[in-house]
Amino acid sequence: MAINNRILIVDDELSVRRLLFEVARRAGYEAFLAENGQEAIEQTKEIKPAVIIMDIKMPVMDGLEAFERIRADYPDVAVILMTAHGTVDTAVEAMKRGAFDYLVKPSNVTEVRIVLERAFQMRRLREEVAALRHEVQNKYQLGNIIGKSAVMQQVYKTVGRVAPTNATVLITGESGSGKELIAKTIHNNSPRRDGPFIKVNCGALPEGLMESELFGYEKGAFTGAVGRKPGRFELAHQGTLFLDEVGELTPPLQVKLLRVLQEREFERVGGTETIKVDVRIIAATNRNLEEMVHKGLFREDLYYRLKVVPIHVPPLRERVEDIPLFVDYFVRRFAAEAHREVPYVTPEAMELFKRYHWPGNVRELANVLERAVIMSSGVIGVQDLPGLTTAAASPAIVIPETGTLREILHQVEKQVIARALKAHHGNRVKTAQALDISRRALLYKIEEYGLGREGEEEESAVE
Ligand SMILES: Nc1ncnc2c1ncn2[C@@H]1O[C@H](COP(=O)(O)OP(=O)(O)OP(=O)(O)O)[C@@H](O)[C@H]1O
Repeated sequence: MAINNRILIVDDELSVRRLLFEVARRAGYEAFLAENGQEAIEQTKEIKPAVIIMDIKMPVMDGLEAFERIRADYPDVAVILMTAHGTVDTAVEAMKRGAFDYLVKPSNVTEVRIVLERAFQMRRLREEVAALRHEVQNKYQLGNIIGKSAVMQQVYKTVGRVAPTNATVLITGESGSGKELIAKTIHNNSPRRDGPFIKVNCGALPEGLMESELFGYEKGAFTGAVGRKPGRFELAHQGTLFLDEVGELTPPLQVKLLRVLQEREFERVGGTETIKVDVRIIAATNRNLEEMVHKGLFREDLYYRLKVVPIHVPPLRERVEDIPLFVDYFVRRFAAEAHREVPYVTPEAMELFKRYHWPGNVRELANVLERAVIMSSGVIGVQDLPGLTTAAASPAIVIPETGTLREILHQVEKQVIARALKAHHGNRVKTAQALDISRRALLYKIEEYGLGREGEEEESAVE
């Protein structure tokens, strides 16, 4: 939104009005005139000037009173007050109450021009800041979700589209990447927002207990079932049920969940009564469900029922451009919580935050910053982040979240070898020694894992 270039000149002396009108007009502003405070108020209502330049001493209503009244209705207008020598104190008082500046009469033309220019500049800046803030709120933040990266923008879009519907959503992403936060945001922006948001961690309990946790039980359903207990599905009636770690559900529970998704009804454990519920399902997992389907570990039909709208949250290391935003947000938040000044984060520390691989994602970043804010004395520098410096220096080994034991071990082995090769600048003899394996075994593994390029150049020179 651009600022208009209208200026209102208020003075009871014709010669001053004329002079200011001329200065303003030559500087390219659209100038309007008023002869006293009363007229100034009326004109302001009508033309909504960006800047007002007004004498203090005027008949009918003086400049100070007019300024107070105008400021109450139009707090953004920049008001410059003019005063004769004797009344400078009054002008200073007015500035304390929010006037933009004052001029002591008589002022020369250059002085007036500079003050006007500054007033307009200030208005433009203010407007820009307001526009930016608006943009940040709309683009970089949705509810409590932060992130300006392209992938997060896409997440906001999907959340915005899916929130008003009843569609089942499947959120995938590594641990700590924000899946639950997204689920809550969908709920809070949905027509069910006044209903309950119930979370179940599907991996937290053994199968039998999980079943009664989800569907509830009747009195006497099993030893210890002394009364009827509603399950999470019932508790989430007219709200949202968030099934976290849905990949951990055992096959019999997968069948039961499928039925609820299809028919929106179920029976409590040990019961015969069919219970109907109105529940919106949001599921989340850090496992690769598609792969689990291929391996026969997760039902394909359930997978498709869950993934009506898929949302993938990438790991933090893949959206490095969001990191400064997170750092700023968390540093402020934790400083406020600890009643401390917001510490300064050095550019080197910020670089380190961007380079580190964040296996625990946003949750880990938040924890690191909380600790740093508490320990810091005004500045967060690299020396305050010892855990990150060592990890960033030698890339950490990432343990895959999914796969068989064999596959996981292979992945880890590959990274260990690649790292050792790098540390020894590709020298395979030294690498084999460091890892305490034979050179032949190392060559075999380099071949197997396709790590050949890691040491090719140096190879001929060394051997
Ligand atoms: N984009 C984000 N903006 C603000 N805070 C975030 C964002 N992403 C994650 N967080 C914060 O990081 C923490 C971890 O997020 P959350 O619990 O949603 O992750 P998750 O993927 O559900 O983790 P898990 O798989 O371990 O359950 C929370 O405190 C959350 O508020």
